[in-house]
Amino acid sequence: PYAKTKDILSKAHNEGYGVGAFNVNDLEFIQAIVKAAVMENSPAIIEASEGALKYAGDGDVEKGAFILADMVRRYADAVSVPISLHLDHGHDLKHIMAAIKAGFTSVMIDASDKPLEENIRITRQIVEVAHAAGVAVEAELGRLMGIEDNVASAESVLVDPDEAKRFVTETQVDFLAPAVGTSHGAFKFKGEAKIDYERISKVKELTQLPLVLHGASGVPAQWVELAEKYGADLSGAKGVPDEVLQEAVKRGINKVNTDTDLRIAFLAGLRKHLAENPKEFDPRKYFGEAKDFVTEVVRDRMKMLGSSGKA
Ligand SMILES: O=C(COP(=O)(O)O)N(O)CCCCO
Ligand code: NA
Ligand SMILES: [Zn+2]
Repeated sequence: PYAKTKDILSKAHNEGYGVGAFNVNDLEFIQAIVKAAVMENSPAIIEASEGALKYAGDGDVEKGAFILADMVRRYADAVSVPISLHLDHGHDLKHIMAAIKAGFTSVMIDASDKPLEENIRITRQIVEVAHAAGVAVEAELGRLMGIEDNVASAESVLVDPDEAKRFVTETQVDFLAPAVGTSHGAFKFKGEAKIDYERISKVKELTQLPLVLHGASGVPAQWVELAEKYGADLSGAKGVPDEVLQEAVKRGINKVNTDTDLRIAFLAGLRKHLAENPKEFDPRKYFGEAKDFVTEVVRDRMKMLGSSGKA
């Protein structure tokens, strides 16, 4: 059934496992994620960024929010596993309000590029409105490397655990995304893939909240190789290894944001189908194989994070 992100994450927090938060822009990805959750008997968080709302609504964010929320709710209510819908990287109050009106059960306010005082002020404002509507709030502290949507932060600023304690006390957010060394996209690390485990443990201890890991895609070699076999150029792609994610979950990460892995799997499936079926022009066939690959990569992630069987 359509569920509250807060209920999904409270259970994961109490029982110590990770739940994938999978990004969508369209119908195929929603179908693939729901199918994977059913096959794994796993909860799932579906998330849409402001860009996804614009894409689904053909430029109209509120229309996109309602289209995506209606699709997710209908697919979720047709199955027995809990599925929620979350606004990822909300920056603009208007967009956050659109998500709340459309029935998203959680929203992220990302003011991590602002000084602490301002991040607190903005986040507190969103929490007030969201909580009044029964919607949970995620915020980010510290800064990921690379581009976060259109906010380019050259270097990563790791979260300060003491600041995190103050932040959650003063804002009353429901989930916190501490920056601990990851970054968005397919090219996460120049050298060794490492994140600051100690920092995760300290933030968990001080905040006692479900924690969120952004930039958590693994960029699995098998999918990169398959996409490259059929013409993609993903040289240098590197993600967070499974064992690193599993240690992060052990230390208190419960929501694991995954976008890039689904994009690469879809790309591999699409390229493979088109290369092998030159006569095919039915989109349900070539998008069909692409979305089956997304189902597979989501199932792998649910198994790896420990949410399989936890619905
Ligand atoms: O933290 C993440 C997931 O990041 P990724 O899947 O690139 O590791 N997201 O918030 C998804 C949207 C960011 C652009 O990909
Ligand atoms: Na998010
Ligand atoms: Zn993110």
